[in-house]
Amino acid sequence: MENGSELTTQIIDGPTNPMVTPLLNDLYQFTMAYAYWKAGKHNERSVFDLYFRKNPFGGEYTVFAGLDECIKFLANFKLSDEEIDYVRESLPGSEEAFCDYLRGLDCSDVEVYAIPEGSVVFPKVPLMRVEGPVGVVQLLETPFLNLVNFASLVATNAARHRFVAGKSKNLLEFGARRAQGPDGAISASKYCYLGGFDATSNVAAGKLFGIPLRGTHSHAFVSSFMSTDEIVDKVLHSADGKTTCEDFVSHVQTWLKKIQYSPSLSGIFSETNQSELVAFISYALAFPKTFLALVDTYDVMKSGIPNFCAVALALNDFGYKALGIRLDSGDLAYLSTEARKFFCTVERELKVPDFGKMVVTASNDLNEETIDALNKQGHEVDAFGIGTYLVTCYSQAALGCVFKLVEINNQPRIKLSEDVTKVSIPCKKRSYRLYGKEGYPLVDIMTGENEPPPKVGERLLCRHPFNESKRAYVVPQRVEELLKCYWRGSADGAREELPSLEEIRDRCIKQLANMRPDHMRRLNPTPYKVSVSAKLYDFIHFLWLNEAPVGELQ
Ligand SMILES: Nc1ncnc2c1ncn2[C@@H]1O[C@H](COP(=O)(O)OP(=O)(O)OP(=O)(O)O)[C@@H](O)[C@H]1O
Ligand SMILES: O=P(O)(O)OC[C@H]1O[C@H](OP(=O)(O)OP(=O)(O)O)[C@H](O)[C@@H]1O
Ligand SMILES: O=C(O)c1cccnc1
Ligand SMILES: [Mg+2]
Repeated sequence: MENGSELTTQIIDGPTNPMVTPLLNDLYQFTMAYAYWKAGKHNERSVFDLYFRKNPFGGEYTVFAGLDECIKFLANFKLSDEEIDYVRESLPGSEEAFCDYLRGLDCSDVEVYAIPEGSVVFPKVPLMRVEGPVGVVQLLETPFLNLVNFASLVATNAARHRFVAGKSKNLLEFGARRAQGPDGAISASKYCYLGGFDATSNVAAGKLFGIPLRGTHSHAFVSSFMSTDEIVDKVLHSADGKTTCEDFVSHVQTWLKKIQYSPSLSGIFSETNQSELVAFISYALAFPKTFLALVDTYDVMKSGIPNFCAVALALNDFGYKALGIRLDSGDLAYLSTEARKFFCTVERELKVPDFGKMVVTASNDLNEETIDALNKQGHEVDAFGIGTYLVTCYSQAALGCVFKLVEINNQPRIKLSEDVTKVSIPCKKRSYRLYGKEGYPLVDIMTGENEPPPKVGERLLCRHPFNESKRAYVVPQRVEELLKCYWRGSADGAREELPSLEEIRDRCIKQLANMRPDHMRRLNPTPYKVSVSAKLYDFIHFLWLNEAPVGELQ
C-alpha cells in the first residue's frame, strides 16, 4: 500500500469525464477516512457490496452499466498535492501525517469482483464486490455509485424502449439538448447504445465511443428558406457521374406536377408550400445520397409529403435513392400510415420500385407509453428518435444503488433496518445464476465465500433472504458464477479484460433476449427470484438476532 509502483505496468486509460477524480466524493468519505486513520483502522481489510434494492420503471429487470468507468477510475486513483491541500483545509484540525497517508494512497491493494457490464441484474445481488483497506475503499463509495447509478438506469431505460419498439425498429437517441448537463448527455448516449439503441445524434459521443451517428434536419432549416432564388447552384451530377442535371429545381417542379395530376393522388393536395420545397431541394443538393426531409413544418399530407416525393423522384432519375422522412408532430400513427400509403401509390402509379419502402422516422416527446400506444393503433414508423424521456429517465430519477460494508477483518457485518428490504446481506459472498431446463435463468443465489458452488443436476435449496416461508428447490441445468475479477491491484493472478462498448452491448442484447418473457412484460411482470443458500440464510438470521437489541416493555 505504500506506493503504487507495481501499478505502472497496468496501463488503463482514466475515466471518460476528467471531473471523475477522488474529490468527486462526499465530504463524509474523507472525514471517515481521517477517523479510520486516526483510530489506526485504515488498513483493516474490508468488503463492500454495491447493489440496488428495486428494479426501476416498475419493471423486473435492470441492465448493469458503468463498470468500465469504475475500473478506469480505480486504476488511476491518486490524489494530487493540490487535492490533498484542499482535503486538509476541509478537515479542520486534521494532522499533517494524514496528508502523507493520502499522498501514498492508491488502489494497488484493492480487489474488485463484478458482474460483467451489460448483464441483466436483479435487486440485492452485488453488482460489484470491493475489497481492500477500509480507508481507501470508503473513498470509492461515492464515485462508484455515481458511475453506476445513472449508467444502469439509462441503459435499462433504453432496453425498455427497445423492448416496446421491437427488434426491427431503428432507435435513435436524440437527447443531448435535454439531458442533465454535459455529462448527462455523453453518458446517456453511451449507455443508451449499450442498452440497445442503434445510434445517437450526439457527435461527441460518436467520436468518444464509436457509436454510429445519425440525424435529420430541423424545422429551422425548412423555415429558413423563402424562395427558389436562394438556390444559386442548381446543378446535380448523377450518382454514376455520367450525366448532369443543369437545373435540378425545374426537374423537381416537373415531378411535383406529375404527382399532383396522377390519378390516385390528385385529390390529396393542390399547391404545396414552395419555401418548404426550396428547403428540401437545397438539402437534396447538399446530400443527394442520403436525402431525408422533415415534413411537418407546414402540413404533412398537403405539403411535406408531396414536396418530399417530388425531390425524391427527381433524385431517383439521377441514380440516387432518398432515405425517407421525419414526422415530429401530430398523430404519428395516422400520419405515418397516410405517408406510407402515399409512397406506395407513387411506387405503383409512377412505377418507381421500392418507393413504398421509404423510411419513416418519428419523434416528438416519445416514450415507452407513446410507442406502445402507436403499436396498438398500428403505424408505419420504421425509426424512433427519442430525446427527453429517454435521457432524463423521466419516469424514474435514480436507481438507488448503495454501497454497504459486509465484512471487516473477516468479521461479517450487517446493517439493520425497520424496513426489511433495507437490511444488508452480510459476508463476503459468491453469487450464481442458475438456469432451468428451457435455458432461461431461473434464480440468482448468493452463498458464503467458502461454500461449495451449486452443481449442474444437483438439487439445491434456494431461500428468500428474509422471508422464511419463501423457498424452492432447484436442479440447475447450467450454473454461471456471476462475480468475476476485474481488478486485483498489484496482486498476482488473472483478471478480466475490459470489453469494448460493442461487446458490452452484444452481451446486453443477448441476455435480454434470453430472459423468460413474463419477467420482461410491461404490465405486471413476474419478479425474478433472488435467493441465498440455506447456510447463508441461517447466518444472516443469526447475525440479525445477535445485533438487534432486545426491547423492553414497560
Ligand atoms: N397516435 C398517437 N397515439 C398516442 N400518442 C401519440 C400519437 N401520436 C403522437 N402522439 C404523442 O402525443 C404527443 C403530442 O404532442 P403535442 O400535444 O405537443 O402535439 P404536437 O403534435 O407536438 O403539436 P404541435 O403541432 O403543437 O407541435 C406527443 O407526445 C406524441 O409523441
Ligand atoms: O421530443 P424529444 O423526445 O425530446 O426528442 C428530441 C426533440 O428535439 C427536437 O426538437 P425540439 O424538441 O427541440 O423542438 P420542437 O419541440 O419544437 O420540435 C426534435 O424535433 C424532437 O422533437
Ligand atoms: O437529427 C435529428 O433529427 C434530431 C436530433 C436531435 C434532436 N432532434 C432531432
Ligand atoms: Mg419537441
